Amino acid sequence: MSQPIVALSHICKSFHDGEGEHQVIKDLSIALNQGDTVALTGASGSGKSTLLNIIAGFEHPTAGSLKLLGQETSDWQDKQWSEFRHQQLGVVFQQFNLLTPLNVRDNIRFALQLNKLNWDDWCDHLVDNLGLRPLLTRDVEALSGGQQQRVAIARALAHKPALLLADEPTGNLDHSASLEVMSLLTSLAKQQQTCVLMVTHSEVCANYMQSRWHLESGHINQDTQVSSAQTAMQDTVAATQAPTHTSTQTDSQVATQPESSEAV
Ligand SMILES: Nc1ncnc2c1ncn2[C@@H]1O[C@H](COP(=O)(O)OP(=O)(O)OP(=O)(O)O)[C@@H](O)[C@H]1O
Repeated sequence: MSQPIVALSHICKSFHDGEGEHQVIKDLSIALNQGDTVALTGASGSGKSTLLNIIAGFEHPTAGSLKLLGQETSDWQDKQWSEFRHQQLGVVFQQFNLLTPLNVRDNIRFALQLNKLNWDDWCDHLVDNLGLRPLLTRDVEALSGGQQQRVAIARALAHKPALLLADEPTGNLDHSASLEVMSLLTSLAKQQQTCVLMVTHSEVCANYMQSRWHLESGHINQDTQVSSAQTAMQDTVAATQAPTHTSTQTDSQVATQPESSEAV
């Protein structure tokens, strides 16, 4: 079996505030492997964003070991963190965080240029599946929230990262747009076996992931039950064919949405 994409071992994280030391993450040992999709849930303030920030290197643990793709990160300098983020990491934020005033195409190109990559068949596949073809020359600030989030997904996946971190990616979207974004995100990540760790407050969105990490009092409770939505998604993905580097496939393959009446 290949090495984990993320391996946390006895990770602790404390912050100092006016009242003293506040331990947010307590002795956390957990791993993410290629193709894993995990919903990270927990009450407000339980440390979900802190955990994502530790994995992305924006925060450093107070104790413990973080390995990314088998490499111990404790002695990484800015250069190694930058290389990891550019080459192996995609991030989707609640606020989209697109580059203005660039257009859709240039936002997607941005992630490629950081890695000296050219636009390839996978980028065409992303654009077509995400319904972005007619929007490529539009300024991103002129798009709707759902459209902007689809651009953010394309940008996050364009360089085929090993790991996608998503922090409440549907938090600014209405119910219908949320379901569409979740369906597309999980389908496209699956096609490249991208590992996904997604913070969400939504039960519906959490059910798109294979498993759940619930953060409470600094510890994680794991629920690895595969949801019915995810099973439906796997069936959908199995029926699609992602392009290889040599493929010229550009047809639209928008994944179907699982039925749900629950608010997102
Ligand atoms: N840089 C920081 N300095 C001090 N305290 C911090 C810092 N970052 C986070 N915290 C504290 O750590 C705790 C966890 O914060 P975090 O943002 O990770 O929670 P969260 O689960 O993502 O919350 P939410 O769901 O509301 O976004 C909070 O009590 C927060 O105030």
